[in-house]
Amino acid sequence: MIEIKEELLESVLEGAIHEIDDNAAKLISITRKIDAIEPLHFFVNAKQLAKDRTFWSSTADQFYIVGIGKAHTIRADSNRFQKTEKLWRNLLDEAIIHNPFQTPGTGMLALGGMSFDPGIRKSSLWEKFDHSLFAIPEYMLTVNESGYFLTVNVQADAETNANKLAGIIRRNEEVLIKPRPVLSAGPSIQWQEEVAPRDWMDTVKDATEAIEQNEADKIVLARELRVKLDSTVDIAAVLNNLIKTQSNSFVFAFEQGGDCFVGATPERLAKIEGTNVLSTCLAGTAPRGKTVSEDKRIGENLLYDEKNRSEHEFVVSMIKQAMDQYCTDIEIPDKPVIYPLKNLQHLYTPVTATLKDGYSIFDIIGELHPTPALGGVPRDESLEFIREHEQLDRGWYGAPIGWLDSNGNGEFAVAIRSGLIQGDEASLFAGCGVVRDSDPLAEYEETAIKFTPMLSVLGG
Ligand SMILES: C=C(O[C@@H]1C=C(C(=O)O)C=C[C@H]1O)C(=O)O
Ligand SMILES: [Mg+2]
Repeated sequence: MIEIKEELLESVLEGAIHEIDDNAAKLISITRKIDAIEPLHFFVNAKQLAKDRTFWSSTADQFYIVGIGKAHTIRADSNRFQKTEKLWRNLLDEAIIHNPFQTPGTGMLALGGMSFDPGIRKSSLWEKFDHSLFAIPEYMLTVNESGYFLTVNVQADAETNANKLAGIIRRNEEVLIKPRPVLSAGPSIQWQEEVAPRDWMDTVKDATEAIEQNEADKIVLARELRVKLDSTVDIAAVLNNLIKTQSNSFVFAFEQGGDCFVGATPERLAKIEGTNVLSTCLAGTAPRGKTVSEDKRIGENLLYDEKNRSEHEFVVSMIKQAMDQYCTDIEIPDKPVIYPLKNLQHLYTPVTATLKDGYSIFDIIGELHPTPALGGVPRDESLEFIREHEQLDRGWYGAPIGWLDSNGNGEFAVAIRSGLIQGDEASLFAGCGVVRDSDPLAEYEETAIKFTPMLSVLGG
């Protein structure tokens, strides 16, 4: 990795191109500070460049990344965590990176995600989403507490004309950073249909029986809701509504050849900043109350409810164990607290730790996914049950999505409260942890509330 310090786009590009001493094209990454711009305006403007867009935000931290186009993609099927990491490291070794700022999330980044289960054949629904797909965007906006950063990533070789390339970049950047105060209101729903709800409840019953027979301790089962909208969904409007309504969440969108996977998940899988590691145990669910006192009562009951506590405890003990290999100073409180969201509340236990030398975020997420919040306990048996009985292709639902930078910082969330949008249609997904005393109807109702964050921003 070669770092260069000149200021002007032209001269930085020229310097970078000058570094290229063989015939191969290289990825040049240049980051500059820019004036404040609404991340969603940047996202909307990118439509004019007709490229796939990626949106990531941590609403609790006021942190945003918007990626436009793909300067490079990293794909992997089998062995995807190791393979992706290796390809990313090779790319970093070759790239010429100019980033004077070094704050997490700036400079050359990979943004992307994975499917829940690479062991199953993709259905046509998810055909555009690889089992693992990360992109280094052509243009990227980062917003964090130290400001607004614009990164351009571009392929060049020794023959590239720096001034000409700088001209093209500047023209595109002008399009992207124009303020655009009008965002559309969003779609409305023409019809919606739950996919086989009775069969799904039967499967929950089957899962409880499998648990009764000691075939597993916990199995997470998901279902699908099909939605038809009155028009092609404006992803920016959906994101705008998610940001406004879903605090304490990661609001995300991954466009892929016209389809878009979008959602607002409260579940962090892992965050790494320097050697600080954060993870989250999130499992156990109740609705919000209509009044403050009802809400408090429901929360108290959730905290002491045996069934929900057991769902939660499976996640805590697995994460504790999984982190041990890669981290020291693992700290996990011995009791969960309530994590309130707009439509429901969860049991929540935060995890902090220190990353051991020589390990990366890929090691952590590779070990954690799927946690018993989305898979089950034991992992292999529960995944086998899901493969055999669940009537849907989860695709990227329930899987790691996020970003990482060239300094080893990054953050991944578990893609729940989400849906795949295809023109004027959408598939929404929701699941729940089935344990020994799960009641199929109660689990059905729990998943119904989990659809509401996405349903409401689609106009439902
Ligand atoms: C599987 C989902 O959520 C997970 C299941 C939960 C539960 O069963 O209590 C709670 C939070 C998540 O870990 C989902 O939202 O689709
Ligand atoms: Mg549950």
